[in-house]
Amino acid sequence: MEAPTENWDPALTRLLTSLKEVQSGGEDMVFLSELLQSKQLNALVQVHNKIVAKGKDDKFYPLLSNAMQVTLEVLDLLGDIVSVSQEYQELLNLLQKPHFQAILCTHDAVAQKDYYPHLPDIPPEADEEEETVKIVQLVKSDEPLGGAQSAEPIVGATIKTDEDTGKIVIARVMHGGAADRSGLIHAGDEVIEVNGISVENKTPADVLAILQSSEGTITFKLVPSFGKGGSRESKVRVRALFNYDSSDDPYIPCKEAGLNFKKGDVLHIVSQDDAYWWQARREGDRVMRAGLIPSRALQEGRIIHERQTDPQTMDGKPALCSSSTTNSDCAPKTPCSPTPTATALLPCKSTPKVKKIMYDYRENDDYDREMIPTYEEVARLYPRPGLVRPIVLVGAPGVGRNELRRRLIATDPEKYVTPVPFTSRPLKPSEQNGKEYIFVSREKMEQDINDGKFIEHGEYKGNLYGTSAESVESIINSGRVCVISPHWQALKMLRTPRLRPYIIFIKPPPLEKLIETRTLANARSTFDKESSRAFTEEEFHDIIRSANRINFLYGYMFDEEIVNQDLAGALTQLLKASWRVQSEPLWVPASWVQ
Ligand SMILES: Nc1ncnc2c1ncn2[C@@H]1O[C@H](COP(=O)(O)OP(=O)(O)OP(=O)(O)O)[C@@H](O)[C@H]1O
Repeated sequence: MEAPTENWDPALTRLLTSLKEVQSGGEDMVFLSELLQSKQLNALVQVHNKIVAKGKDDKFYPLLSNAMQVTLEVLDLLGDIVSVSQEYQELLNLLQKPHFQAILCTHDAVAQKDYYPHLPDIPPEADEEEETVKIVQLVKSDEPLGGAQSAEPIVGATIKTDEDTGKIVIARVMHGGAADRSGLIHAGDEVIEVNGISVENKTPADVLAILQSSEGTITFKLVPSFGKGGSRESKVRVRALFNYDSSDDPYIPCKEAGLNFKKGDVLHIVSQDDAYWWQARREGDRVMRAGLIPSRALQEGRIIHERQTDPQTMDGKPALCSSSTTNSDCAPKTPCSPTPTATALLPCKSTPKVKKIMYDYRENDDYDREMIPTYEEVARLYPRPGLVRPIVLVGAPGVGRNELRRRLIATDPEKYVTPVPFTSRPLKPSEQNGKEYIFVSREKMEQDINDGKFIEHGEYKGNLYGTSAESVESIINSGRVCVISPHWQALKMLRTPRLRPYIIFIKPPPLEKLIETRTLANARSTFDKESSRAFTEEEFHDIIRSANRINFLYGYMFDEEIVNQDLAGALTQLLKASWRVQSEPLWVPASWVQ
């Protein structure tokens, strides 16, 4: 490939240089690289730069925006003159030429900035007495036909029998479907005929049969419902906090119109017109037609109902219709369905052994009983200079968070930094304040804890230890990547618009692999602070149980999960995640972006 020439636009050259640093991307990268080096693009950029530079001199502003009107007035005046000189005659001919007039019309359109599309006029009020009928032709799409009592699989709309009139009406128009794209079919329209066949006294199933047997173009005769026109697409994006499978949902108005999704999927909510059934597309899907999903209100109602009717608890907490956790003692035994009859989570055995761990402070997850996981509104956070998101590694005690944190920092200690913890214990002669710990008095530390200045804190052998939010912030402000591996109870304090953390759940591998890898590596148990020894079998079970519990309670906060089976593999994944956080736009709670 040719190297850019000397006169190449500097912005293009910069883009090209940074593109060369990107390792992945495959064909897309090659395409982008060729495009950035093409002479045509460079020429266009040069033209653009010149126009922008000239525009600054005010040379390109129109003197008038009604040149054509002035021309017509001049022609009018000239037409009244009986004897005209040769110059007048020439001007008359020139002004009458259609090409000249077209140029003037174009000039005026540009001067008036009249190049935006015009919206169609609002239709006049229909005469109540007079029945207006519209004929709409749609080409039958090649989407598979379903057996539902609706027209949805064919034209992107559902039909129903109107309870009051007994007539067949359009119940819902799916955003992005054929009916919606036509702009001619709206919810509430009454269907009179389909392909010339009257639908009077027919059921939605009969109408569907007519549609199924039709080939090519389908013609609808409809009585429009004025005032119920199509609504604009909303821009709301949400992250789903539960799994949804419409085939398990007996209440969905049309199963074929349902959109299935998994916990963590980002959904574009295109319509919230219906209180119970929203229309959505999965972000990144190429399918234009939206699908039906339960609204937030409906899903919340289902979860509350489920908790009340089946108060199976996990450590005393009401059951949640939540994430499906594989290899989990806490996972539902059947796929979690959002119906009131859904199988609730089985009780999870509480961790039997209470270990004295450094940052274990009062349990605060009562708060999470109130959390009803439905949807979280999200927006894209674009990477930009000065925005360095901290990387937070959470997981079960003993799973290897600290080991991974240490290894990540070792790859580039200038870039990755962990905050120095505070302690109230006295400074030892061999120690230096600010190196291993920042030493403060117990009173000061207690005051700061009460003021909410610590993201985590705990007591060990009568002394307080903790990490302050300010230490995390000062690393962020220094432009380095803050890496922390706090106790999972710190997540609530950390996940704020101020810190904008990228939270990675460090997951244990299946039990046999956990035992195998840790035994092989002669791993040291973190359950015993007093002596260095191997993990016991019970402790391995605890790690798995604890991981399931954390995932169950806080899974909705995780940006990513990494299974820590083989340390080298987990570190590679961690480095990739770190790269993504710094270079890619990522979905975050919408409040972080506003
Ligand atoms: N993938 C792995 N394979 C083998 N050994 C591992 C692996 N990950 C961690 N270990 C070892 O397991 C032990 C515990 O790891 P680590 O101290 O990082 O746990 P932790 O999650 O930080 O626990 P705690 O919060 O209780 O301190 C260490 O000896 C570590 O070297």
